[in-house]
Amino acid sequence: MENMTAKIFYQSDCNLSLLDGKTIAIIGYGSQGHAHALNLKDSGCDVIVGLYEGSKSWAKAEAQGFKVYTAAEAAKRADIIMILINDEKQAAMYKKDIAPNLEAGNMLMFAHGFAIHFGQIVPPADVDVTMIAPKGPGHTVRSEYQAGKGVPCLVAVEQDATGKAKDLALAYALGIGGARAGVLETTFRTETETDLFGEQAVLCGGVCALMQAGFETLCEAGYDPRNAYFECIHEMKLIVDLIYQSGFEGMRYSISNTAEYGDYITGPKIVTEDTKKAMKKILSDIQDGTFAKDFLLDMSPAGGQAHFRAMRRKAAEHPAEVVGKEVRKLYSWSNEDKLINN
Ligand SMILES: NC(=O)C1=CN([C@@H]2O[C@H](COP(=O)(O)OP(=O)(O)OC[C@H]3O[C@@H](n4cnc5c(N)ncnc54)[C@H](O)[C@@H]3O)[C@@H](O)[C@H]2O)C=CC1
Ligand SMILES: CC(=O)[C@](C)(O)C(=O)O
Ligand SMILES: [Mg+2]
Ligand SMILES: [Mg+2]
Repeated sequence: MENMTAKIFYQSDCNLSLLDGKTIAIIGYGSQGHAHALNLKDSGCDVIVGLYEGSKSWAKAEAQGFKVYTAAEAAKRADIIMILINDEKQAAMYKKDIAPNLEAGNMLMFAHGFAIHFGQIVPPADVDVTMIAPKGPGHTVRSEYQAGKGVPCLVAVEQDATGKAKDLALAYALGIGGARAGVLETTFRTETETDLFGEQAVLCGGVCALMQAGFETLCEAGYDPRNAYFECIHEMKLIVDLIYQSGFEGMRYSISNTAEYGDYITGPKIVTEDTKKAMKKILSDIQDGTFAKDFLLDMSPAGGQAHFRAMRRKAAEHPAEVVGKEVRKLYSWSNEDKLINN
């Protein structure tokens, strides 16, 4: 087992006042960007936002109370620069906007290790380079903070030029609410590999494919697609919420004995030794850089996102999406299905 002695930090381990007098530039105002910026502001920090001219987020960030500058100008004004733009765009933006404006003793931060670990960005030796990586979607980083809770984070220090990098990063984690849940110490390499593995094999790729296959199986057998949607997609959250609260045992406490019996005998027939073998291959493609190379090529100007866009289009056309839209519209609380516009 990897370093099980790694430390986990909580609120009392973090000192928010280390951020006093420091300007934090949040570059990008998407899922993570808006959440970090708003949470830090609500925690009393001095936050500015960096975007590109013409960005749709510019007016929104201003309306939410921030001074907005170009990424270059924001970097110049800041002591701490958190890069929250898309991983595949970070290298070019860093080179053009950040590198020329970095000063010795600044801290460059990330919420995911991709650009540093895969050598897309190589910062100068005289700046701190740290990561606070929330283990959850940005919109949830915001909503949990507002609820007085937080999303657990990973903390990593790639470069400690000032001797204070880790403490500053932990102060940042407290500011966004992460320390309310726990901030686990790790490295850029481990965060990158485990995050990519989790989202591909389990959280996004694995779970969505499982739900869609279940939905298809019921529809193909002639059952009402709305029933298939309720059963295999809607109810997933309700079951996972119980796991989130009290583990698999807690979830099994709430389900019937019938369901629990079926769970034990059927789970291993669906997720088999072959599935584990596929997971190991996915992990090794992440570790040896194969995934990163393929992703960066498709997302590059030469690749034109051809594969990415085609996959996105096809996924949006899945019958489960069509039925889901209809069904969600009719929920009495349907105004909550607006995340996509936020
Ligand atoms: N989405 C999530 O919940 C999570 C994301 N992360 C990491 O956070 C980082 C940001 O990802 P998301 O929040 O998903 O991105 P996003 O796609 O939601 O938002 C990107 C933002 O960057 C801006 N942007 C793009 N190019 C820019 C440029 N050249 N200059 C200035 N601004 C630019 C966009 O206008 C947008 O506001 C990535 O490193 C990602 O891996 C980490 C944990 C979870
Ligand atoms: C939300 C999150 O943690 C992910 C899945 O790793 C991501 O969006 O990159
Ligand atoms: Mg993640
Ligand atoms: Mg991720």
